[in-house]
Amino acid sequence: MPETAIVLRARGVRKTYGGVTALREADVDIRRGEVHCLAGENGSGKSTLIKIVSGVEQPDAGTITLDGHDVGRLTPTRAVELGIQVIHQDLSLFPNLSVAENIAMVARVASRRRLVSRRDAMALAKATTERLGVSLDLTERASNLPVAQRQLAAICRAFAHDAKVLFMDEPTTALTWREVDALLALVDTLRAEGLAVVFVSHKLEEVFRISDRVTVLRNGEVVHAGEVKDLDRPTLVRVMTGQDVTEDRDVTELPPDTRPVLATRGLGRRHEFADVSFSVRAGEVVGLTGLLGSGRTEIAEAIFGMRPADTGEILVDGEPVRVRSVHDAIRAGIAYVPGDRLTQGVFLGQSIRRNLIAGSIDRLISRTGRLRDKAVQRTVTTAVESLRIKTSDVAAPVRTLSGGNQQRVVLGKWLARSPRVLVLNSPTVGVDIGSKEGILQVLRDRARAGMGVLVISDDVPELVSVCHRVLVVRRGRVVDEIASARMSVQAVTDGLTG
Ligand SMILES: Nc1ncnc2c1ncn2[C@@H]1O[C@H](COP(=O)(O)OP(=O)(O)OP(=O)(O)O)[C@@H](O)[C@H]1O
Repeated sequence: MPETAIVLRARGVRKTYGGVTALREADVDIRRGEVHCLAGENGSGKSTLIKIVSGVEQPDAGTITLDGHDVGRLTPTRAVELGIQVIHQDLSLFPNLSVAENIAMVARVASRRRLVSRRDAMALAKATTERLGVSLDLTERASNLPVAQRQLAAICRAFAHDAKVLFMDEPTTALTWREVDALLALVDTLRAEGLAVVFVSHKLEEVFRISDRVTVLRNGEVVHAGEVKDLDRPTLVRVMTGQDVTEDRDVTELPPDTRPVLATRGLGRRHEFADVSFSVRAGEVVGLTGLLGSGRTEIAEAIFGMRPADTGEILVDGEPVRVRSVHDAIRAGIAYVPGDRLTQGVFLGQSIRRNLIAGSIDRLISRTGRLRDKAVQRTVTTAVESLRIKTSDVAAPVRTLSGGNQQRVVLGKWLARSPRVLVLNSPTVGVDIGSKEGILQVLRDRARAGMGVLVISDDVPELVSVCHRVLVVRRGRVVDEIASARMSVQAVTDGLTG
């Protein structure tokens, strides 16, 4: 491969945060016209690498070259000027401007022209979207677009500004299947246009479907770099985790007379879902699946009292319970691990310890109103060990953890309460494959100890691996139930997409 094919090169990049080495002497080569996956476990250094090459963080050592030239000290603005762009999850579009103005915006900053007329902005946006084969309403305000379209607009903006390398950190997390297809088609076009697209994903299907090459990080070190076609799934998993991870179904059948811990009867909420009746028995893991927008999350939120149902009833241990608020649900023994953990599940500025005990403070307080230190210690140690939260200091703020580790803190917070019923929304989104199996094992163990577990997810292999039964939600109704005997990846996929 000629040297000129390499557009971005990092050599010997090191970064430490306090005592934690996030990257050690990392070497990465990104080639023109390739889709490159950055893979690795949670906390392995992927986001840190992206922050460094996009000028958000300064490395402690190492060099970065773009088209063979040392970029020197990067700032975010300088990186954009050079053609290194990151499509952030918050997407950073200007909400009050139209899509066309947003697409033209960076180009305007870069060319240092003070003003661009609406007409010019529209012309540039139109040319860009047409060239990339993207259909967007260019006159719509950015804030009115669904997240998937905002993402497409942000990519068009990067392209309009002559990006050479485009980074995306887990870009498909909040997208429906169809939207994922649209995004991947666009990535294909960008590759054909000669851009380098670098993305982080924990979904192996995506890695194999779209990437040409992969760089794998483990504990801040590059442990593998090469062509994706030379790898099969088990090999990639082994390179990422350093061990063999099975993704097989592991479910213990329950005695037929096991009683339900949770049941819903005719649960409904206007315009969202209707006539939802199902049960979860003690020791059972039940999956609730459906596409984004099917009503799956609304049902979970109603059970947890966040947005209470307006018809039907909820029973815990056979007794009807009134769930009008989160407080009611918690009192009834229901816990909920939300999908949107960063806004609903965790206090980023607070310590790991505080977050882990936040859901069970009432149980950790002595009669005199003081925290029982030993009980706190026990709760925190159990959570950190059983969930393998990667930290050297539980007094550090959750903000300092990698994304996947932050998610485990939320799970730990609710497990500490030992609820009767645990409802989890997309529990392993953003979690690496080794730890994902770890989390599923925690769910199995808790179920075997008698807890009822309801998992809302569209991760088919995960559902098959852990669930006794899977319920399929479509347009706000439970339309199918896949029982244990019928459970397979194909059956759940058919249910989900059918
Ligand atoms: N601001 C910070 N302060 C302290 N430690 C940090 C900070 N940012 C990252 N780290 C640490 O650096 C390491 C690498 O984190 P990074 O976010 O790069 O991982 P990642 O591979 O992107 O993980 P994930 O898949 O979970 O998103 C982790 O151990 C993390 O705790």
